[in-house]
Amino acid sequence: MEDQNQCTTRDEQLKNLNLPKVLIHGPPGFSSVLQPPFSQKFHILNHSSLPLHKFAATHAHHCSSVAAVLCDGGYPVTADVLRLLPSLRLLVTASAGTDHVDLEECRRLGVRVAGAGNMFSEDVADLAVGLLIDVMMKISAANRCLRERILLTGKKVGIVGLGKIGLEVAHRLEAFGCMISYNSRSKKTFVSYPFYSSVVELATNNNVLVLCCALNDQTRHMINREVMLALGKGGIIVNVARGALIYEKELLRCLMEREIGGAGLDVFENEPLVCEEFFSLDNVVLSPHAGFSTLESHDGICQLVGRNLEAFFSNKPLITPII
Ligand SMILES: O=CC(=O)O
Repeated sequence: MEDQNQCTTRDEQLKNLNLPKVLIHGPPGFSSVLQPPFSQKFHILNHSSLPLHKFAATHAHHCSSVAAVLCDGGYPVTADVLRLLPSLRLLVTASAGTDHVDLEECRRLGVRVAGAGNMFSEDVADLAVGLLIDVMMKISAANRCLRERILLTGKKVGIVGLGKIGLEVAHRLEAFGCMISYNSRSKKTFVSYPFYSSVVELATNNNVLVLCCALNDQTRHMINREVMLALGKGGIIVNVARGALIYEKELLRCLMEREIGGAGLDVFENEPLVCEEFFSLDNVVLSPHAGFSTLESHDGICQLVGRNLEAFFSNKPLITPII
């Protein structure tokens, strides 16, 4: 386990010992998300690229006093991980999605959780629209001249998950003259877009599906063959949420057999691996889970994770609480 704040003097070491211990749980380089002045207020521990349980075996003294974890999406915080950290009181994830966190177990243990809130919503919505235009206009497929005149105007777009990102996508596509409808857990009273309680019906009545919802037991593989066939041969699927919302094998089959028109994918079922069969298809546009990787989002999340940690350890309300 690396001690991130390299203390040179005994005074610094003593000061560090009194600071709340924050364990970084993310990819190499992720610890830079916690920047001064926030990083100076915590005793930051980094378990590097080795699995947490291996470090816990040799660094039990550190693990036993970790008060907060700062994690990244895709770095699971399971019941097993939580068991390694008996003093944990706060988990801050630098992601909007929380499917990598066992929220039930956090609730049971009384561990508070904060996330990225709406930090990435606009960027992710921009990417969704960008992918859609790219798939439709075949820009990445490098068609020198457009073989057909495909315009967004008049297209019917079904949004799956009308949270902040879904709404941002809807607003952008309305400006292109698209007709919006949606599916989500419940009908929203604050919009007049038609609501479909079934995704198959949403697909039947639209040319495009844009996936913006959370991944959970109810939504895993919700976009299956039935939904794809209902969307039909000209239909396009854009996914900026989580790869496992789509039954990826079926998506590949439908794309290969031209059962749907195309897909714009920022996320994949087995990230960071991307199924190589996608690479040879000209009706798909791929991007590497990049919806939130603008400079503005990066600066924003650096501030936000620090502010959440600071708020918690000053007994103030979390800025972007999840639980
Ligand atoms: O995918 C990115 C996020 O959940 O923030």
